[in-house]
Amino acid sequence: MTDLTSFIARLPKAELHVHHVGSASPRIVAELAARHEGNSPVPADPAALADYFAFRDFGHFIEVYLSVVDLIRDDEDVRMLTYEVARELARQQVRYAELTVTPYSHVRRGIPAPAFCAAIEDARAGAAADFGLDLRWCFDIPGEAGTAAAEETLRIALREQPAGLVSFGLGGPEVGVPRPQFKPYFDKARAAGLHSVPHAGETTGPETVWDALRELGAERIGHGIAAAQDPRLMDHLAEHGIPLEVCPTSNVRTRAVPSIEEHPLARLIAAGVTVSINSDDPPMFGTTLEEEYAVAARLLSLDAAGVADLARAAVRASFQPAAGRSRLLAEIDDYAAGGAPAQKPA
Ligand SMILES: O=c1[nH]cnc2c1ncn2[C@@H]1O[C@H](CO)[C@@H](O)[C@H]1O
Repeated sequence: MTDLTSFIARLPKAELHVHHVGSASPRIVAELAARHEGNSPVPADPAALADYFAFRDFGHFIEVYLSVVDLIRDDEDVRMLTYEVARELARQQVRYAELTVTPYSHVRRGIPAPAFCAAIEDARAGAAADFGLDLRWCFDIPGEAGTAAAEETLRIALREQPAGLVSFGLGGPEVGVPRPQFKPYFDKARAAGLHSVPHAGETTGPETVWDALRELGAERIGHGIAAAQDPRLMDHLAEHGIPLEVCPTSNVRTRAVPSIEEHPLARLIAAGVTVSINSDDPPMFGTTLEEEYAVAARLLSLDAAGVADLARAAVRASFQPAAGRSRLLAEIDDYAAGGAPAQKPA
């Protein structure tokens, strides 16, 4: 293990862009597939699953993603998945995470919203008690399901109000899913105190990022890498301190970027854009948050101090309450100065 790999492994972190179902490990997917014997195309064998998670294009990725969503049939599946995702985050020394969950996709598959929210909140309590992980929720609209999904996602957010809910997002394909149609829902979510964090500029151009800013009041942008094509947009993001949640390997595996060497991360940083490094759907992309930090370190030619700055940037871009944020920044400072962190149980 290189020094930097070891440094990254023990570095306290925050994870801001990671999807609930997208974080189901091969072991969890196999357990879910076995639990519900049935005609799922999702292989239970981990080796076959690795082949199954090879995507022709973004549309194929969404198709595969939804086939894994189909495996989640009841609130016990939700509870187990969420708790195991928390365990894996804690193993990587993540102290704070905003996990993107998609209530609409589960409610329409027959899990009642109150049961879904109770299950994720149970797992959140377990994550805090067992792993020292402060787990929060982003409720995201699956964009391919349009304004009906937006309506239902907002209704669940406002009616159930799970304690960990901090933000409101928009995922799924961008092509053919214009952002402005979701303005009424984001307006209401923001009026209720939720932060706006839509995906934009992942598989379409800078104009989608502009729409997310102007129409959806985005405080952070999921991916947003298309901003690198528009210097005026990068200046705007830098000037207003609007962070991009960048997921380097995701962009390559979904074919949003041809190769990691062509990833625009360095251009975004050079333009002064604030960036957090994230894993998105780690098992589906054959990566981990630790690995994403290593990829960013390579692309940006960072040393340990530079990597620690990446971790600080994620904490500062987070919606973590001030006390926890100060503690985590102090823990990163202490670690970067040479004091190893207390290793959390995993
Ligand atoms: O990288 C991503 N971009 C967009 N959507 C994603 C990504 N990863 C996971 N999802 C999820 O795909 C589902 C589509 O119904 C949404 O729930 C979205 O959260």
